[in-house]
Amino acid sequence: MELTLKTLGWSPFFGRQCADELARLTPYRIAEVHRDRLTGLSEAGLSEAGPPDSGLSDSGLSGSGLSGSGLPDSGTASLITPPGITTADITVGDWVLADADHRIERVLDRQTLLQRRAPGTDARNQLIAANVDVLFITTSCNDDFNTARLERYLALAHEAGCLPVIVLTKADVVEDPDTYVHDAEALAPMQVAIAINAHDPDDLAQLAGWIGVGQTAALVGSSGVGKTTILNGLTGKDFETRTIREDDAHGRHTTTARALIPTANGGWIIDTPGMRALRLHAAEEGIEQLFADIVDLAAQCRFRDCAHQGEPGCAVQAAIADGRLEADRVARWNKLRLEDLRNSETLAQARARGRSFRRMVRSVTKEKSDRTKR
Ligand SMILES: Nc1nc2c(ncn2[C@@H]2O[C@H](COP(=O)(O)OP(=O)(O)OP(=O)(O)O)[C@@H](O)[C@H]2O)c(=O)[nH]1
Ligand SMILES: [Zn+2]
Repeated sequence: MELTLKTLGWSPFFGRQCADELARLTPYRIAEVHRDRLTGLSEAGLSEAGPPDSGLSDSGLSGSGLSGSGLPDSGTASLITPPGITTADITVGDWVLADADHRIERVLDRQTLLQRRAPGTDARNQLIAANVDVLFITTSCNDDFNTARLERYLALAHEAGCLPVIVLTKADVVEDPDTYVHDAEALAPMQVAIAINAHDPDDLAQLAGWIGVGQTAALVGSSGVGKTTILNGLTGKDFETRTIREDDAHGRHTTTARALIPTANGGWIIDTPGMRALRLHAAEEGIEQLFADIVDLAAQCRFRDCAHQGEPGCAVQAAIADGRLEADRVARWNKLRLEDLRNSETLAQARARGRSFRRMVRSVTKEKSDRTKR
């Protein structure tokens, strides 16, 4: 594929952020993030970025470590992340600006951002992927189909700013895939769901239609629903599917590197281990968007702190009573909100702890300096 800003996914949204700098700096789309180096794609070809002392600059990187990743590898050069920017600040799909010495100067604002709360009390979020246009929320037309799980992923997509498309795999093994499509599309107004056999090229073409030239998609969903099968079908690559992984005896050659992968139609798919492990994190806004109708009703309850559990003047319960609202859906909304609240509280608590610690340090330091003054 010819790499141009357009085929890489550049848009006026990014252009506006750096109109004056483009004479001096080159935009790169981040294709792979490793602990100590980054791989970026530019109009010129492929470049790697790493900290100054990573020893990359003298290693003659042309194509090294990238064979098999499916990325075009002409025009390779070493890039440098300056002090103050680490590989934790940059994620796959990001746009960065780098100077003629391949030193990254800044990360451009993201159009969309998928992230997750880092484990532990460190309140910093872990970036999963940036500038993903379409999120394929993948489930299968059988046991994996679960309304609450789908709603979680929908909230996640809303929070990130991606367009969610529900993909129902294994349509070939159920009697009536249309009932799944119907149920999935009922989850939100304007929601699109597509039932496919992930092995069928015609079905895959329906998905490809959502990833035009320069557009980026990502796949989320439980293990075994068919994400790798779809990825292989759309990119023409040969990543190991679950079945093949579990049956290593085949000794088949497979591609292991993955990140920002070009599709056969000029789009991109992001697939990283972080993406596969993605779960719901604090997503207050996403949940509000997904359940906007309930949120509107709740605003009409008599009490501002109404728990919608039998209080007088509860507009939510009233809507359930006269059939405008499904009780189960309200229950799922409550569960999701509670979960989200718990996550957010941890974050708030972590911040409060940080604040009180700094206060303590300040007061101790002050006490000391007061003492020395005396
Ligand atoms: N019949 C049928 N089988 C499918 C379909 N999609 C996937 N499979 C099979 O389901 C199994 C699991 O598919 P994978 O693509 O490895 O699933 P995955 O989501 O990538 O799984 P993880 O890598 O564990 O996240 C494989 O044996 C696939 O061939 C489908 O639409 N129809
Ligand atoms: Zn209420």
